Amino acid sequence: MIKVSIVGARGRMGSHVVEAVKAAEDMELSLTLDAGDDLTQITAENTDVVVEFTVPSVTLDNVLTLVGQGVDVVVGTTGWTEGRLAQVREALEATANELQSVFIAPNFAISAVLADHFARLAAPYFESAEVVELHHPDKVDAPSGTAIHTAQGIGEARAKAGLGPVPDNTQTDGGSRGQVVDGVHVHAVRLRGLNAHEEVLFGNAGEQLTIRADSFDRGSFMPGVLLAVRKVNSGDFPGLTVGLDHFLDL
Ligand SMILES: NC(=O)c1ccc[n+]([C@@H]2O[C@H](COP(=O)([O-])OP(=O)(O)OC[C@H]3O[C@@H](n4cnc5c(N)ncnc54)[C@H](O)[C@@H]3O)[C@@H](O)[C@H]2O)c1
Ligand SMILES: O=C(O)C1=N[C@H](C(=O)O)CCC1
Repeated sequence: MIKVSIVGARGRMGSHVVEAVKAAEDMELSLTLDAGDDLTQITAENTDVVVEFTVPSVTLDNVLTLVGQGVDVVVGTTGWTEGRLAQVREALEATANELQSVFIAPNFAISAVLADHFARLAAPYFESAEVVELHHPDKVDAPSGTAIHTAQGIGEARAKAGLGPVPDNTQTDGGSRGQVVDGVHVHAVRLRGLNAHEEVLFGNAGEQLTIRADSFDRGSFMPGVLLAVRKVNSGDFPGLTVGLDHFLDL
């Protein structure tokens, strides 16, 4: 049995993870912690893998504490930058256990992971590319971690293909053109009734490709979370891994 503790257990995602772990035949729920709780209660004796779904402002500190506690960590919280990822890598390198791992996924839903993958494949073939993400209005960060990851993938694929900047003759902009991530404009919509959605728009003269992923329910993230717990617990992914695509045969 894989002993799983959850940090952020009272949140929208954390509470779903609690139920998913309880229902998984190969896992047992250990500690369920939230804001104000002492994370050093989590040890290698009571926990194999921690699942962390909190808020962007605290996730780095939580992960560093948990790495120090000697446990593997699966992180769904957003807010990761290259600088923050580097701190996690350093912390892992400093541990005695070479197999210890941290896994971070911008999105655990298979639809979103595939949309991201397909967007990278499509990117070299289109002059224009923009990302639109649409979420529930309780979300605290914009744009979504998924949209940033998708835009970074498109930017990388465009650069590899030798494409120049996307065409854009905007002369005045009060903010309507969105945030530019690696040369790709990213737009965020917040609307009651929505959960988590993303549209990637590609354009050439006379044609358009739209790739869209919709998570209508938080249950859609749970198979990916459980897969990640099993993969990090296997010891096959030491160090830091970012993105569920690493666990899929794409
Ligand atoms: N990777 C994915 O597939 C995926 C899917 C959905 C949401 N998310 C991300 O997960 C994060 C959480 O989303 P949510 O909708 O569950 O948010 P939420 O606000 O419902 O839950 C966050 C929880 O973290 C707790 N918390 C705050 N500070 C804490 C601390 N220092 N230690 C422990 N717990 C603390 C809060 O009390 C709350 O219970 C967000 O960053 C969101 O973007 C990722
Ligand atoms: O509901 C959220 O918050 C979500 N956050 C992640 C993101 O920012 O990409 C994943 C989708 C849901």
